[in-house]
Amino acid sequence: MKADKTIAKAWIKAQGRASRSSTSVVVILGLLSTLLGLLQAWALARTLASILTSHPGNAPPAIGLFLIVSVARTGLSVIQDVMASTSSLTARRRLRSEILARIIGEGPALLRRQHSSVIASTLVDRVDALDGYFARWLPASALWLVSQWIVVAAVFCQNHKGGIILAICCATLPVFQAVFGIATAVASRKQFLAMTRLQTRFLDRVKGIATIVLSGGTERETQALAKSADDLRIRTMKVLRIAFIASATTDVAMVAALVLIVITQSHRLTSSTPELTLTRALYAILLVPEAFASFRALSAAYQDRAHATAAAEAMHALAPIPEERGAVEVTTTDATHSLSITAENLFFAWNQERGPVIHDVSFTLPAGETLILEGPSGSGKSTLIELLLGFIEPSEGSIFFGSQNMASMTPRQISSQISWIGQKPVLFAGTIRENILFAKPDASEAELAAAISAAAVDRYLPLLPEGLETRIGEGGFGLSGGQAQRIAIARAFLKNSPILLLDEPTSHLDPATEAEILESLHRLAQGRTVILCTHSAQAQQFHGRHLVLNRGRAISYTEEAA
Ligand SMILES: Nc1ncnc2c1ncn2[C@@H]1O[C@H](COP(=O)(O)OP(=O)(O)OP(=O)(O)O)[C@@H](O)[C@H]1O
Repeated sequence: MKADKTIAKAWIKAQGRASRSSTSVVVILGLLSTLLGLLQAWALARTLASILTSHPGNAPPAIGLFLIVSVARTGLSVIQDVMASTSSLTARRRLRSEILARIIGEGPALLRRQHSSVIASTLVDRVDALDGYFARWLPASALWLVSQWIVVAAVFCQNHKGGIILAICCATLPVFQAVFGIATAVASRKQFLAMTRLQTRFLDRVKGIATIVLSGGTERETQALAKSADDLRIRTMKVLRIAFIASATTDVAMVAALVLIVITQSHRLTSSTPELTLTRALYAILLVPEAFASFRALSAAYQDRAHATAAAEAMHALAPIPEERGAVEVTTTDATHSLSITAENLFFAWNQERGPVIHDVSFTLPAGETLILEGPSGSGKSTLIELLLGFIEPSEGSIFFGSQNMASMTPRQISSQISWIGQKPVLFAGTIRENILFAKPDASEAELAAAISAAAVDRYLPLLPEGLETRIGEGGFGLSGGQAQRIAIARAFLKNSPILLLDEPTSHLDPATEAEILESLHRLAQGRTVILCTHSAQAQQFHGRHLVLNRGRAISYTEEAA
């Protein structure tokens, strides 16, 4: 757990380093703004002193300088904001694709460990929560110390007493921040947990709305949802309360500095004081807010840092942040060539206490041949398929694609060799064309047409309102199980990988549709190395070797077609 936190923190720091160049620009702009602030305060002090000492003739040049600097500072601040937002947007885009790649690398096994709403909220909310970290925290943390002490030094040069008071008040601030910072981190972690709980509950109940209504549980579920929402409200208020108190401590230090400087300078704040002396006293007073401005920005962004740490931990828990993997170069295989598959003494346990669900399983499947995986429900067929997909790793034993040990291949290299068709294909919200092209977005029209024809998608396309451009998936046109499975087959034709894994691809279909789908699958299997996991008698028309599993053990292995 502690190691996970360390990895998450190191990862967050690495994200900061990756954004260093864009953050540096924002920091330089911030420093320029502080220097302009010094000039602005001097021009204002000069204007006031010349009026108070009855030398109004000196005021116009100072007023002119003040106006010019104010306009320049406003412009600089706008550019700084735009640069900070752009830097945050770029960093979040980079992060989202990195996390997406890790989630995809984890594969369907992830959905068994994590609720889909947790995955969605990690990709959307958690990454969005990093906006403040990139846009505010990174520049503020680099800027505050330098900026604050430039102001203190400037005051000290003009007014020693004022400079010393300001230095003492500024030096006490980090102590307050440390105390409130820890409290903020804890509170915002709890707030995130409450938000995830609410999202998970809400998504679950929306999915099961029919069951809730029919079982008369509407009132109970409404109350439970309200309770989760209330929990989130309480935790959010707590975060805000701590942030409010933290910012109040900055105000207290600032007011203390202001009062002490005014008291020590009071004898100079009269019309009989020489103009330059009065300017220096006013300068020290006017720069007090400026000295605290950078710290205020840091304090406001402290919550963003706490959010970022909580988000990094959640992302690590979802899909572990990889520690540098000694990537082994794999000779890319020509997709048109088949690959043999060899499993050597595989063991795998989902849960150590329940023991292995794959127990010393070995087989050799020559290139271009078919292995039919059989066994009663729960015997380990799907688990073996997941091992072959690289979604989980064997605790003992090895898998070879050709002569290549899978353990030395990256997830991308493994997935490039395999097409997988499961029981229910996933259709994304989009057109049929987009759904098929998902397997190969850069496919030509001719390749797409060939895949559609080979998978017999064209048999039902004329029946759809807009043919290939019909929108399907959530909020779109519904497809039958057989029609959806044809889209999965078309994707596999398009991907054209040497290995084909089929996990009960016809289990939800009626006998007539099953026969049609099997015919398409037969075409797809030609020239590929196929592992078919099935209960169905019809699937026996696939000829090949048979491996029968029972409670994770291979109880029979026949080399010839049954
Ligand atoms: N994510 C998981 N966590 C814990 N145990 C699991 C998980 N997935 C599967 N199992 C267990 O592993 C064993 C093998 O399951 P698996 O799904 O591989 O069997 P199967 O032969 O494919 O079954 P079916 O034909 O019903 O799909 C079962 O005892 C199951 O309870």
